[in-house]
Amino acid sequence: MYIVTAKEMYDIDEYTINEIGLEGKLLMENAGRAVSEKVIKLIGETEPVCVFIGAGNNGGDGFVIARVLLDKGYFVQVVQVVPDEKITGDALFHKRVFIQCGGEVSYLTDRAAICKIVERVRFVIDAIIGIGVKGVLREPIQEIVHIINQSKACVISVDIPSGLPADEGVTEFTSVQADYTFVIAAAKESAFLVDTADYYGQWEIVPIGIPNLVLRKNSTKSQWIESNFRKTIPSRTVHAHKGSHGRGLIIGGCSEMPGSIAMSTKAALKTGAGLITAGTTEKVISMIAATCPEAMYMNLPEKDGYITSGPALTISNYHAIAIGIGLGRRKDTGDVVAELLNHAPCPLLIDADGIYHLKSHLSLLKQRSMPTIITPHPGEMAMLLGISISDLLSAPFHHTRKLAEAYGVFIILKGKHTIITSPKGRQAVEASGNPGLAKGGTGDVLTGIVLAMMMQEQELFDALCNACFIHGKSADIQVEEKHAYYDLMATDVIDGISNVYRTFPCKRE
Ligand SMILES: NC(=O)C1=CN([C@@H]2O[C@H](COP(=O)(O)OP(=O)(O)OC[C@H]3O[C@@H](n4cnc5c(N)ncnc54)[C@H](OP(=O)(O)O)[C@@H]3O)[C@@H](O)[C@H]2O)[C@@H](O)CC1
Ligand SMILES: Nc1ncnc2c1ncn2[C@@H]1O[C@H](COP(=O)(O)OP(=O)(O)O)[C@@H](O)[C@H]1O
Ligand SMILES: [K+]
Repeated sequence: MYIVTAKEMYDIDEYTINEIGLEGKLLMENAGRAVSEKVIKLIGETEPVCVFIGAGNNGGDGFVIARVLLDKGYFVQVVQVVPDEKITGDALFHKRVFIQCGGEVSYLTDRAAICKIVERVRFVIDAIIGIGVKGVLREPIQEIVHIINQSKACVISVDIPSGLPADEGVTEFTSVQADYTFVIAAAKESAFLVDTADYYGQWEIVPIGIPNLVLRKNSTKSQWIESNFRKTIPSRTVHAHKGSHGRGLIIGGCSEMPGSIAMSTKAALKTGAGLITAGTTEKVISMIAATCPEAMYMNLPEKDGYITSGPALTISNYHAIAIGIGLGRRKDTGDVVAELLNHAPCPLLIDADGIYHLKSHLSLLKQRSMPTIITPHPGEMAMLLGISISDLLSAPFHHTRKLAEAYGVFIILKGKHTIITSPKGRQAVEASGNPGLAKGGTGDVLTGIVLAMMMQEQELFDALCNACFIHGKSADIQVEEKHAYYDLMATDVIDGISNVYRTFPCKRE
């Protein structure tokens, strides 16, 4: 489940053709066949279909699809939206094969004629432009795309909705609004961005015979899915004891936000941490101790209800530490964050107000010898970078990688498509979860889950991805089984963690 830019996809094609030896015509045949199979499943037996075809290789895929459907007995109308001389190379080869098989091609750009065709079919296949789009669509293609978008037909795009950029960072475009997209070989970045993802409709990747090793070699990003979780989640041995699964410290909470640290603590224990200590103010301890009797508590010095630094804070005895949840934004509270950045002798997770304080201490990240992990939502990430949220969200892969590499930090950028980035620039998208999570407290729960995962025996990057998987899947299963988006609470996400482990058991369980 690789994620690529247009350039990476072209490199993959080129390598497959020139080094592996699979010809472009063959890849096009495979692509068209793979998409046709999906289309046939979707549209049923005898529905008439209109295939819109443009000049490049995306149009070439369209000719293959038209031939396969014609061969299966479908009534297929092919509308070529560019003049004949624009069809060249492999696309021309497949156009000729289509015609040899009895297919007919109409070159049409006239609005009335196209409207008439689109009104008569229930399914439109969009093979006008793929990843080769440059800039905003030119006429007459722009107008044709408007007609397709206004029609009642179900629109199935090939590889990518025509007009939509494959890469992040492009903000001006006109695009087909697809109902379904069958993405060729690897997901494109735009499938995961707030402003472009919805144009795909429902989408899935279709393999076209490109060897896995070529995809792996040319891509630094992938999706983190169920099979990754199952492969990497460590089992607990029969001889396990509480010390085998991590001693964690969570520092946070203040008079106004006592619940946050309670939720992180509970989530960490529920996820499988061996021992968790909640470091917070005396008042907060008295408020939350009864709600989480399994935890231990560290009474930290305070000023006006907020944690301040002092000798009570002992940090030498932990496998991982989290700070920031419900911490507040006072300057002297920020000193505690700086102290941990300087002295925490173990992996350090910084969330929420901890990220706010981190902004003044970014340079400390570079001198840490143990890993640091931050879990910002887009507002916190944009604040750290000093850019607007919309700029961040138009190119989240780029911005998170830049920060991760510059400061040697792991980043979990939260959202519907959570992006996990390592300091070496490896990136994964974890896409579970639902709008029920759009509620205060769910981030605190994630922090607890991440801390617990960090202390289990797995690669740190995998641990972070698995934590996001547990969090999102817990919400998904809760919504499937007994909750709705509206009533899901952060505490329900904690309760749902056991469903995730029971639904996706690790190998030995
Ligand atoms: N072996 C392979 O490579 C394989 C590739 N595969 C398939 O190829 C696709 C990529 O093909 P590609 O590179 O030919 O580009 P493609 O997306 O068809 O678009 C180029 C055309 O769009 C036009 N155009 C661009 N911008 C425009 C605008 N703003 N407004 C209007 N027109 C615009 C541009 O016109 P021009 O600017 O040249 O006049 C040109 O004609 C890929 O998505 C996948 O489906 C599969 O078959 C598997 C094997
Ligand atoms: N619409 C959504 N779909 C999937 N996940 C979501 C959605 N909205 C929020 N989330 C998840 O919920 C969590 C919210 O975290 P955050 O914004 O820090 O909340 P808080 O600080 O209020 O606890 C993140 O893990 C985010 O990925
Ligand atoms: K397309």
